[in-house]
Amino acid sequence: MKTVTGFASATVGNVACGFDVLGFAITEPGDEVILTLHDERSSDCPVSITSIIGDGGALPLDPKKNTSSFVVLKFLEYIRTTKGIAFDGHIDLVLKKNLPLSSGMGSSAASAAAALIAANELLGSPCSKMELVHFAIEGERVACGSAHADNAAPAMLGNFILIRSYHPLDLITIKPPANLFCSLVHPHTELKTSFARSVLPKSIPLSTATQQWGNVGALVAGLLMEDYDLIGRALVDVVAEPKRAPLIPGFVEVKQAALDAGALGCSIAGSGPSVFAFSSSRQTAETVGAAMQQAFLHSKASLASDMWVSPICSEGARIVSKTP
Ligand SMILES: Nc1ncnc2c1ncn2[C@@H]1O[C@H](COP(=O)(O)OP(=O)(O)O)[C@@H](O)[C@H]1O
Ligand SMILES: N[C@@H](CCOP(=O)(O)O)C(=O)O
Repeated sequence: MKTVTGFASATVGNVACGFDVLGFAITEPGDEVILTLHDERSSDCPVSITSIIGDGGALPLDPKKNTSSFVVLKFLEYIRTTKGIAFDGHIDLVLKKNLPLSSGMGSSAASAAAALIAANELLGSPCSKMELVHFAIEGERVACGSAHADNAAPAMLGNFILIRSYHPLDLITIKPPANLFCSLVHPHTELKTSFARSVLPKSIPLSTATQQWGNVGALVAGLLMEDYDLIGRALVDVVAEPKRAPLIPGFVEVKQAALDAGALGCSIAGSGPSVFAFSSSRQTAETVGAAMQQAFLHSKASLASDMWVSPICSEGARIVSKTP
Protein backbone atom coordinates (compact mmCIF):
# COMPACT_ATOMS: atom_id res chain seq x y z
CA MET A 1 0.00 0.00 0.00
CA LYS A 2 1.63 3.23 -1.14
CA THR A 3 1.35 6.28 1.15
CA VAL A 4 2.49 9.85 0.46
CA THR A 5 2.40 12.88 2.81
CA GLY A 6 2.31 16.40 1.34
CA PHE A 7 2.82 19.71 3.13
CA ALA A 8 1.90 23.29 2.17
CA SER A 9 2.39 26.36 4.31
CA ALA A 10 0.41 29.44 5.24
CA THR A 11 0.27 32.26 2.69
CA VAL A 12 -0.52 35.95 2.82
CA GLY A 13 -2.77 37.20 0.03
CA ASN A 14 -2.92 40.78 -1.32
CA VAL A 15 0.33 41.96 0.39
CA ALA A 16 -1.48 45.28 1.10
CA CYS A 17 -1.92 46.86 -2.36
CA GLY A 18 -2.16 43.75 -4.58
CA PHE A 19 -5.79 42.72 -4.06
CA ASP A 20 -6.20 39.26 -5.66
CA VAL A 21 -2.96 39.65 -7.68
CA LEU A 22 -0.11 39.30 -5.18
CA GLY A 23 0.67 36.79 -2.43
CA PHE A 24 3.57 35.08 -0.68
CA ALA A 25 4.26 31.92 1.31
CA ILE A 26 5.91 31.66 4.72
CA THR A 27 7.81 28.58 5.89
CA GLU A 28 5.47 27.46 8.70
CA PRO A 29 2.89 26.64 9.98
CA GLY A 30 1.12 24.57 7.33
CA ASP A 31 -1.33 21.74 6.60
CA GLU A 32 -0.38 18.12 5.97
CA VAL A 33 -2.29 15.67 3.80
CA ILE A 34 -1.62 11.90 3.92
CA LEU A 35 -2.84 9.92 0.91
CA THR A 36 -3.01 6.13 0.73
CA LEU A 37 -3.47 4.34 -2.58
CA HIS A 38 -5.65 1.21 -2.82
CA ASP A 39 -5.96 -0.97 -5.92
CA GLU A 40 -9.72 -1.47 -5.45
CA ARG A 41 -12.35 1.28 -5.70
CA SER A 42 -14.33 1.19 -2.44
CA SER A 43 -17.08 3.74 -3.24
CA ASP A 44 -18.52 5.64 -6.23
CA CYS A 45 -16.18 8.56 -5.53
CA PRO A 46 -12.47 7.68 -6.04
CA VAL A 47 -11.42 9.76 -2.99
CA SER A 48 -12.63 9.35 0.64
CA ILE A 49 -11.73 11.50 3.63
CA THR A 50 -10.84 9.02 6.37
CA SER A 51 -10.24 11.63 9.06
CA ILE A 52 -9.51 15.28 9.72
CA ILE A 53 -7.28 16.05 12.67
CA GLY A 54 -7.18 19.49 14.32
CA ASP A 55 -10.31 21.17 12.91
CA GLY A 56 -12.56 20.54 15.94
CA GLY A 57 -15.10 18.93 13.62
CA ALA A 58 -15.64 22.14 11.64
CA LEU A 59 -14.63 20.97 8.17
CA PRO A 60 -16.70 18.92 5.71
CA LEU A 61 -15.94 15.21 5.28
CA ASP A 62 -17.77 15.19 1.93
CA PRO A 63 -14.97 14.83 -0.66
CA LYS A 64 -16.66 17.32 -2.98
CA LYS A 65 -16.82 20.02 -0.26
CA ASN A 66 -13.39 19.83 1.37
CA THR A 67 -10.76 21.71 -0.66
CA SER A 68 -8.16 18.94 -0.09
CA SER A 69 -10.24 16.17 -1.70
CA PHE A 70 -12.07 18.39 -4.21
CA VAL A 71 -8.78 19.34 -5.89
CA VAL A 72 -7.63 15.71 -6.03
CA LEU A 73 -10.88 14.83 -7.86
CA LYS A 74 -10.18 17.66 -10.35
CA PHE A 75 -6.60 16.39 -10.79
CA LEU A 76 -7.80 12.81 -11.47
CA GLU A 77 -10.28 14.08 -14.08
CA TYR A 78 -7.51 16.16 -15.73
CA ILE A 79 -4.96 13.34 -16.02
CA ARG A 80 -7.69 11.06 -17.43
CA THR A 81 -8.86 13.52 -20.08
CA THR A 82 -5.57 15.16 -21.08
CA LYS A 83 -2.93 12.49 -20.37
CA GLY A 84 -4.92 9.28 -20.86
CA ILE A 85 -4.19 8.09 -17.29
CA ALA A 86 -7.28 6.19 -16.16
CA PHE A 87 -7.43 5.74 -12.39
CA ASP A 88 -9.63 2.88 -11.21
CA GLY A 89 -8.20 2.50 -7.70
CA HIS A 90 -9.11 4.41 -4.54
CA ILE A 91 -7.43 7.13 -2.48
CA ASP A 92 -7.95 7.52 1.29
CA LEU A 93 -7.17 11.01 2.57
CA VAL A 94 -6.21 12.16 6.06
CA LEU A 95 -6.01 15.93 6.62
CA LYS A 96 -3.85 17.27 9.46
CA LYS A 97 -5.28 20.75 9.84
CA ASN A 98 -2.62 22.88 11.49
CA LEU A 99 -3.77 26.25 10.15
CA PRO A 100 -6.59 28.14 11.83
CA LEU A 101 -9.82 28.38 9.80
CA SER A 102 -11.04 31.63 8.25
CA SER A 103 -7.86 33.27 9.46
CA GLY A 104 -6.47 35.19 6.51
CA MET A 105 -3.58 32.71 6.43
CA GLY A 106 -4.69 30.85 3.30
CA SER A 107 -5.92 27.86 5.26
CA SER A 108 -8.14 26.42 2.52
CA ALA A 109 -5.39 26.84 -0.11
CA ALA A 110 -2.77 25.10 2.07
CA SER A 111 -4.99 22.00 2.35
CA ALA A 112 -5.49 22.00 -1.42
CA ALA A 113 -1.81 22.45 -2.31
CA ALA A 114 -0.67 19.77 0.18
CA ALA A 115 -3.20 17.30 -1.23
CA LEU A 116 -2.24 18.02 -4.85
CA ILE A 117 1.50 17.62 -4.39
CA ALA A 118 0.85 14.28 -2.61
CA ALA A 119 -1.63 13.02 -5.25
CA ASN A 120 0.75 13.87 -8.07
CA GLU A 121 3.56 11.93 -6.36
CA LEU A 122 1.23 9.00 -5.61
CA LEU A 123 0.38 8.63 -9.31
CA GLY A 124 3.92 8.93 -10.67
CA SER A 125 4.22 12.74 -11.07
CA PRO A 126 2.26 13.19 -14.33
CA CYS A 127 1.88 16.97 -13.75
CA SER A 128 4.19 19.93 -13.18
CA LYS A 129 3.57 22.28 -10.25
CA MET A 130 2.39 24.87 -12.77
CA GLU A 131 -0.34 22.46 -13.93
CA LEU A 132 -1.31 21.63 -10.34
CA VAL A 133 -1.78 25.32 -9.50
CA HIS A 134 -4.93 25.41 -11.67
CA PHE A 135 -6.71 22.88 -9.43
CA ALA A 136 -5.51 24.53 -6.22
CA ILE A 137 -7.10 27.78 -7.43
CA GLU A 138 -10.37 25.97 -8.24
CA GLY A 139 -10.37 24.75 -4.63
CA GLU A 140 -10.75 28.36 -3.46
CA ARG A 141 -14.14 28.52 -5.18
CA VAL A 142 -15.27 25.67 -2.90
CA ALA A 143 -13.95 27.48 0.18
CA CYS A 144 -15.22 31.01 -0.35
CA GLY A 145 -17.05 31.23 -3.68
CA SER A 146 -14.26 32.98 -5.55
CA ALA A 147 -11.32 31.36 -7.34
CA HIS A 148 -8.77 33.96 -6.28
CA ALA A 149 -5.18 32.74 -6.79
CA ASP A 150 -3.14 34.86 -4.37
CA ASN A 151 -3.10 32.11 -1.70
CA ALA A 152 -3.25 28.98 -3.85
CA ALA A 153 -0.42 29.98 -6.22
CA PRO A 154 2.20 30.81 -3.54
CA ALA A 155 1.08 27.79 -1.47
CA MET A 156 1.99 25.61 -4.45
CA LEU A 157 4.97 27.52 -5.88
CA GLY A 158 6.46 29.41 -2.91
CA ASN A 159 8.03 32.91 -3.14
CA PHE A 160 5.99 35.98 -4.04
CA ILE A 161 3.59 35.29 -6.89
CA LEU A 162 2.18 38.06 -9.07
CA ILE A 163 -0.95 37.13 -11.01
CA ARG A 164 -0.63 39.18 -14.19
CA SER A 165 -3.73 37.57 -15.69
CA TYR A 166 -6.39 35.08 -14.61
CA HIS A 167 -7.63 34.26 -18.14
CA PRO A 168 -5.31 32.88 -19.33
CA LEU A 169 -3.53 32.23 -16.06
CA ASP A 170 -0.17 34.03 -16.09
CA LEU A 171 1.82 33.72 -12.86
CA ILE A 172 5.09 35.52 -12.25
CA THR A 173 7.44 34.30 -9.51
CA ILE A 174 9.35 36.98 -7.63
CA LYS A 175 12.22 35.79 -5.44
CA PRO A 176 12.26 37.53 -2.04
CA PRO A 177 15.03 39.87 -0.87
CA ALA A 178 17.42 37.96 1.41
CA ASN A 179 16.67 39.87 4.63
CA LEU A 180 12.92 40.24 4.32
CA PHE A 181 11.05 38.77 7.31
CA CYS A 182 7.33 38.53 7.93
CA SER A 183 5.64 38.83 11.33
CA LEU A 184 2.23 37.21 11.07
CA VAL A 185 -0.19 37.66 13.96
CA HIS A 186 -3.43 35.71 14.18
CA PRO A 187 -5.93 37.08 16.72
CA HIS A 188 -8.27 34.44 18.10
CA THR A 189 -11.34 35.31 16.10
CA GLU A 190 -12.67 34.17 12.71
CA LEU A 191 -13.51 36.22 9.63
CA LYS A 192 -14.86 34.36 6.64
CA THR A 193 -13.26 35.30 3.34
CA SER A 194 -16.68 35.24 1.64
CA PHE A 195 -17.97 37.87 4.11
CA ALA A 196 -14.81 40.00 3.94
CA ARG A 197 -15.21 40.05 0.14
CA SER A 198 -18.86 41.07 0.38
CA VAL A 199 -17.96 44.40 2.05
CA LEU A 200 -15.75 45.50 -0.86
CA PRO A 201 -16.99 48.00 -3.44
CA LYS A 202 -17.86 46.69 -6.92
CA SER A 203 -16.11 49.66 -8.53
CA ILE A 204 -13.60 52.28 -7.38
CA PRO A 205 -12.83 55.85 -8.49
CA LEU A 206 -10.04 56.29 -11.03
CA SER A 207 -8.03 58.36 -8.52
CA THR A 208 -8.11 55.45 -6.04
CA ALA A 209 -7.07 52.98 -8.74
CA THR A 210 -4.18 55.26 -9.71
CA GLN A 211 -2.81 55.22 -6.16
CA GLN A 212 -3.23 51.46 -5.89
CA TRP A 213 -1.44 50.50 -9.10
CA GLY A 214 1.35 52.95 -8.32
CA ASN A 215 1.93 51.03 -5.10
CA VAL A 216 1.69 47.59 -6.74
CA GLY A 217 4.34 48.59 -9.29
CA ALA A 218 6.52 50.09 -6.57
CA LEU A 219 6.20 47.00 -4.37
CA VAL A 220 7.28 44.70 -7.21
CA ALA A 221 10.18 47.05 -8.02
CA GLY A 222 11.18 47.21 -4.35
CA LEU A 223 11.23 43.39 -4.09
CA LEU A 224 13.31 43.00 -7.26
CA MET A 225 15.72 45.81 -6.33
CA GLU A 226 15.94 44.65 -2.69
CA ASP A 227 15.04 48.22 -1.74
CA TYR A 228 13.56 47.82 1.75
CA ASP A 229 12.51 51.47 2.09
CA LEU A 230 10.61 51.30 -1.18
CA ILE A 231 8.91 48.05 -0.07
CA GLY A 232 7.79 49.89 3.07
CA ARG A 233 6.51 52.94 1.16
CA ALA A 234 4.56 50.69 -1.22
CA LEU A 235 2.73 48.70 1.49
CA VAL A 236 -0.34 50.92 1.21
CA ASP A 237 -3.81 49.59 0.43
CA VAL A 238 -6.45 52.19 -0.40
CA VAL A 239 -8.98 49.65 -1.77
CA ALA A 240 -9.60 46.74 0.64
CA GLU A 241 -7.98 47.83 3.92
CA PRO A 242 -10.28 50.84 4.56
CA LYS A 243 -13.39 48.61 4.18
CA ARG A 244 -12.03 45.60 6.09
CA ALA A 245 -10.15 47.29 8.94
CA PRO A 246 -13.39 47.89 10.90
CA LEU A 247 -14.02 44.11 10.83
CA ILE A 248 -10.78 43.48 12.76
CA PRO A 249 -10.97 44.64 16.40
CA GLY A 250 -7.85 46.68 17.26
CA PHE A 251 -6.46 46.77 13.70
CA VAL A 252 -5.54 50.49 13.79
CA GLU A 253 -3.63 50.09 17.09
CA VAL A 254 -1.93 46.90 15.90
CA LYS A 255 -0.72 48.54 12.69
CA GLN A 256 0.58 51.56 14.60
CA ALA A 257 2.37 49.28 17.09
CA ALA A 258 4.09 47.45 14.21
CA LEU A 259 5.29 50.70 12.62
CA ASP A 260 6.43 52.12 15.99
CA ALA A 261 8.44 48.93 16.60
CA GLY A 262 10.35 49.38 13.34
CA ALA A 263 8.34 47.50 10.70
CA LEU A 264 8.76 48.53 7.07
CA GLY A 265 4.98 48.34 6.67
CA CYS A 266 1.92 46.50 7.94
CA SER A 267 -1.49 45.50 6.58
CA ILE A 268 -4.25 42.89 6.72
CA ALA A 269 -3.17 39.34 5.84
CA GLY A 270 -5.49 38.21 3.05
CA SER A 271 -9.03 39.04 4.08
CA GLY A 272 -8.10 39.07 7.80
CA PRO A 273 -8.38 38.88 10.74
CA SER A 274 -4.63 38.10 10.74
CA VAL A 275 -2.27 41.04 10.27
CA PHE A 276 1.22 40.89 8.76
CA ALA A 277 4.23 43.21 8.85
CA PHE A 278 7.53 43.19 6.99
CA SER A 279 10.91 43.93 8.58
CA SER A 280 14.46 43.92 7.24
CA SER A 281 15.88 41.59 9.93
CA ARG A 282 14.64 38.64 11.95
CA GLN A 283 15.37 40.45 15.19
CA THR A 284 13.21 43.45 14.24
CA ALA A 285 10.48 41.10 13.01
CA GLU A 286 10.42 39.39 16.44
CA THR A 287 10.12 42.77 18.21
CA VAL A 288 7.43 43.91 15.76
CA GLY A 289 5.41 40.71 16.17
CA ALA A 290 5.51 40.96 19.97
CA ALA A 291 4.35 44.60 19.80
CA MET A 292 1.45 43.61 17.52
CA GLN A 293 0.37 40.88 19.93
CA GLN A 294 0.43 43.33 22.84
CA ALA A 295 -1.68 45.78 20.85
CA PHE A 296 -4.32 43.09 20.12
CA LEU A 297 -4.36 42.17 23.79
CA HIS A 298 -4.77 45.79 24.95
CA SER A 299 -7.39 46.63 22.31
CA LYS A 300 -11.06 46.96 23.33
CA ALA A 301 -11.74 43.34 22.32
CA SER A 302 -8.69 42.18 24.31
CA LEU A 303 -7.74 39.49 21.81
CA ALA A 304 -5.16 36.80 22.50
CA SER A 305 -3.18 35.82 19.42
CA ASP A 306 -0.56 33.53 17.89
CA MET A 307 2.50 34.90 16.15
CA TRP A 308 5.00 33.54 13.64
CA VAL A 309 8.19 35.15 12.34
CA SER A 310 9.33 33.73 9.03
CA PRO A 311 11.36 34.43 5.92
CA ILE A 312 9.52 34.00 2.61
CA CYS A 313 9.26 30.30 1.70
CA SER A 314 11.03 29.61 -1.58
CA GLU A 315 9.98 25.98 -2.01
CA GLY A 316 6.18 25.89 -1.95
CA ALA A 317 4.25 22.64 -1.49
CA ARG A 318 6.49 19.63 -0.86
CA ILE A 319 6.55 15.91 -0.14
CA VAL A 320 7.30 15.20 3.51
CA SER A 321 7.45 11.40 3.37
CA LYS A 322 6.44 8.42 1.27
CA THR A 323 6.22 4.62 1.64
CA PRO A 324 7.29 2.29 0.17
N1 LIG B 1 -9.52 21.94 3.88
C1 LIG B 1 -10.12 23.08 4.21
N2 LIG B 1 -9.50 23.98 5.00
C2 LIG B 1 -10.13 25.13 5.36
N3 LIG B 1 -11.38 25.46 4.98
C3 LIG B 1 -12.02 24.61 4.19
C4 LIG B 1 -11.41 23.40 3.78
N4 LIG B 1 -12.30 22.76 3.00
C5 LIG B 1 -13.39 23.50 2.93
N5 LIG B 1 -13.24 24.63 3.66
C6 LIG B 1 -14.27 25.66 3.86
O1 LIG B 1 -13.74 26.92 3.49
C7 LIG B 1 -14.21 27.95 4.36
C8 LIG B 1 -13.00 28.71 4.90
O2 LIG B 1 -12.44 29.41 3.87
P1 LIG B 1 -11.86 30.86 4.08
O3 LIG B 1 -12.80 31.71 4.84
O4 LIG B 1 -11.44 31.27 2.71
O5 LIG B 1 -10.62 30.55 5.03
P2 LIG B 1 -9.10 30.87 4.86
O6 LIG B 1 -8.96 32.36 4.90
O7 LIG B 1 -8.49 30.29 6.08
O8 LIG B 1 -8.66 30.26 3.58
C9 LIG B 1 -14.97 27.27 5.46
O9 LIG B 1 -16.36 27.46 5.19
C10 LIG B 1 -14.63 25.81 5.33
O10 LIG B 1 -15.71 24.95 5.65
N1 LIG C 1 -7.39 38.17 -2.19
C1 LIG C 1 -8.22 37.47 -1.23
C2 LIG C 1 -7.32 36.81 -0.20
C3 LIG C 1 -8.08 36.00 0.82
O1 LIG C 1 -7.16 35.36 1.67
P1 LIG C 1 -7.64 34.47 2.91
O2 LIG C 1 -6.39 33.88 3.47
O3 LIG C 1 -8.34 35.39 3.85
O4 LIG C 1 -8.56 33.41 2.36
C4 LIG C 1 -9.13 38.51 -0.55
O5 LIG C 1 -8.62 39.55 -0.17
O6 LIG C 1 -10.33 38.26 -0.45
